[in-house]
Amino acid sequence: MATKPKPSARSRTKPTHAPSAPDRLTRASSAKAISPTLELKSQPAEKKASSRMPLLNRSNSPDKVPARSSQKTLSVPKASSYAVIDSENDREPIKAFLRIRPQTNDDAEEGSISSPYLEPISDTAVRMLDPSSSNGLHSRASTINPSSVYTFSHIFPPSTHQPEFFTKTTLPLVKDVLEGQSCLLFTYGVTNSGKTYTIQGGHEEGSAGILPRTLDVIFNSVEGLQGDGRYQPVRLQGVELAPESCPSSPISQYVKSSKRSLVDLLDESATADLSDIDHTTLKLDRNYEYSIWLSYTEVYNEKVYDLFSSVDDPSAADVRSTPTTTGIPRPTSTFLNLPLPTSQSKPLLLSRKALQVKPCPLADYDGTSDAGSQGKYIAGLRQLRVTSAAQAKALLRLGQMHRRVFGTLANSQSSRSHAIVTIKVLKLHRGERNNSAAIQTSRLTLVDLAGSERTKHTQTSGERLREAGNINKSLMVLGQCMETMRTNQRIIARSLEASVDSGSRLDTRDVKKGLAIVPFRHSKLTEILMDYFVGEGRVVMIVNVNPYDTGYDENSHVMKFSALTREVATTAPTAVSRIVPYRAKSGLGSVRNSDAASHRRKVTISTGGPGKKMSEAHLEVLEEDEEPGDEDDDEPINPLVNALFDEIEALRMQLFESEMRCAIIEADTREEVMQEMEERMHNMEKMYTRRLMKEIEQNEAKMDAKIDMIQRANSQTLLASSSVEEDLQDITEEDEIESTPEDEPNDYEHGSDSEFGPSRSPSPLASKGNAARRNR
Ligand SMILES: Nc1ncnc2c1ncn2[C@@H]1O[C@H](COP(=O)(O)OP(=O)(O)OP(=O)(O)O)[C@@H](O)[C@H]1O
Repeated sequence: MATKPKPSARSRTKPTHAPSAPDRLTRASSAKAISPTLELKSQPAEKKASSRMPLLNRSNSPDKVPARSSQKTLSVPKASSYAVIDSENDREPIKAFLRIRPQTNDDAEEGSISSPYLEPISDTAVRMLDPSSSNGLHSRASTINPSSVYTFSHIFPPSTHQPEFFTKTTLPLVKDVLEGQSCLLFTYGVTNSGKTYTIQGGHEEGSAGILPRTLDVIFNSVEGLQGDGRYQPVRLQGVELAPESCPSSPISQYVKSSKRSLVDLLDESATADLSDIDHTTLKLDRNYEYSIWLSYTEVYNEKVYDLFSSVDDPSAADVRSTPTTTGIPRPTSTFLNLPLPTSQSKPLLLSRKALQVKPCPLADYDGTSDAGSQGKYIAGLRQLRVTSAAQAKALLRLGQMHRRVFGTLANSQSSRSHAIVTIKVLKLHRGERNNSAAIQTSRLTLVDLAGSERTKHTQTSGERLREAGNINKSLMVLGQCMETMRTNQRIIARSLEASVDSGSRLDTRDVKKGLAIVPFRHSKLTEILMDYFVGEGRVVMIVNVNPYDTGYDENSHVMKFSALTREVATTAPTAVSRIVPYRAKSGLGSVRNSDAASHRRKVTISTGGPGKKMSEAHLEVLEEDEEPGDEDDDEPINPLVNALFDEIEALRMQLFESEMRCAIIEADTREEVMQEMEERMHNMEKMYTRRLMKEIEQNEAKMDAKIDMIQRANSQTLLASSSVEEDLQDITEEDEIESTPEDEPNDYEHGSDSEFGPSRSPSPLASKGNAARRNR
């Protein structure tokens, strides 16, 4: 096998006037030399310059892509009409798009909050309002601001459809990758926020995600321009001659065995609509031929696995010649062909081995790169050539099945691993078919990050806790890398400013000495993606948020992370050269185990659902760690940084435990206080009741005494009045004798008759009074 190292794809993004290697043309310049007429179409030099621009232009101009581009249609595309993308004016180093998830029926069942806590203010700004603050429940301990405004390159409301979303976020990257520039797109968000829906799509018609659409557009565009697969990609940037026996398609025919196999089981639950096709076509330089290669990786528990590793022998017949019943090629793999176990006691044993991440050899670069070791590749990762979108989609579906078989997608809607799909484009000028050095390699990597697990909300323990820790670790490291790159950029900016102010010459070596080390090495995810951040590719981050989710704090962290990301320029100089040489054997902060270990666990795959037949398969999964690294091949690692990372992780766990303890103590204290208060209230109630009773008794006694007094007074009065009456009686009798009652009318009697009636007896006093008046 003839192997010839080729210059790096970075060469295509180097300015063509770069004097560094006059004796060897960069690919871009060689292409220009051969075909001057292509100059306008392949201008990597200008592109590079623009890709370095800071966040000057956050254009939210209306989408210039014709409406036809991504509309759901099954009609045959017109080769003459192409999508037009205005990407040159819109080149933020890292674009961050926010996609707000609509509320689904499942949310209502799961008891999500009723009103969203995200309120778009404009196309680029959104206000986040803590739902608990509005009803006075905002926790004292929470560090989150109850209301914050975040800005994004663009905000997609819940009503956004998949075609529109693809056109605005991903289509420019597809164009770039076909023109020779590498791009990265990743989705970030908490569990259930819509990351997988965004990348892969849903089950409804027209809901295909950005990955299948990307494949459609690539194959629509390279139609009639595909190469013969003479060269194959190796490592990150390398190219070598493909072995003679390599067929045009590596996908084997699916041979149906009489026994029910894993693929049968998994196929039942696969509902992806492969007829959902995007017909967008990009205009390409027809002097070039293109070959498309696919790899599919999973990062799980800080181990890297190849999801295509067990794909059948590529020398088998071309799948296209054996259409399946559905008309869709159904590739399979050694694992998936295995017959299903008949009982739970005899699980099917499957094993896979983790792959090493290694620094790219300098030979893969063109020699002009100042840090050839910047990029890392996954040693042993299979890169398969695909010749049609249907073939690619079927292969990816196979990879998905492997994820389920190995338990990282088993029985749960939640993906607990980071899934990385890399589409590699090898572009070769037709006039240079035999010159491997003229091949341009570009990559488009789409990453479906695992949801940032919420250990607080889910009762996570054991294996799940380890997974959650690793997921959070890699996301934390990603955030740390961004933070460090931003800090470094500020240091550089300050140094530049100072040198301009003082008029002195800036010594870049001094500046570099002051830069912090970007901790890419501290998680597998960042190691794999690092070359996008230190290189010149475009990076797009999609932030997915479910505004009805109960985890306001987690979503708030996601928003903060995105704000941080947008400030990072991807061409930041790194402090890689400052890393102290260190071998991972000593154990302190060692990232790699010195001996390969293996982990066994049980996985149950169940399929079915409403109206479907339930099926279950019991598997035992053996995961072997990667081989101990070839030390000479390894990059030095700084033990201090590693130790600090371990410390951060330990502190994070401590913090979590402390928070849990605090919550328990708070609950206990509240309970105690409540009981004490209750007791006090009870005592007070008793005391007041006693007092009340006493007062009532006293009052009653007083009343009795008063009544007695009154009665006594009354009886005395009665006695007195009876004696008076008797006296009066005597007097009256005497008066009556003296007076003549016929000629002197009695006033009292008159009054009585008129006012009080005749029943009352005449008062003796009144008579006495009359007598007195008469006397006067
Ligand atoms: N834009 C959308 N429109 C309609 N449904 C959506 C949308 N986004 C997400 N969903 C639905 O919400 C649910 C959760 O989405 P998804 O599985 O993509 O979340 P995720 O962030 O990938 O979760 P995890 O990290 O756990 O894998 C799914 O049922 C999906 O169909």
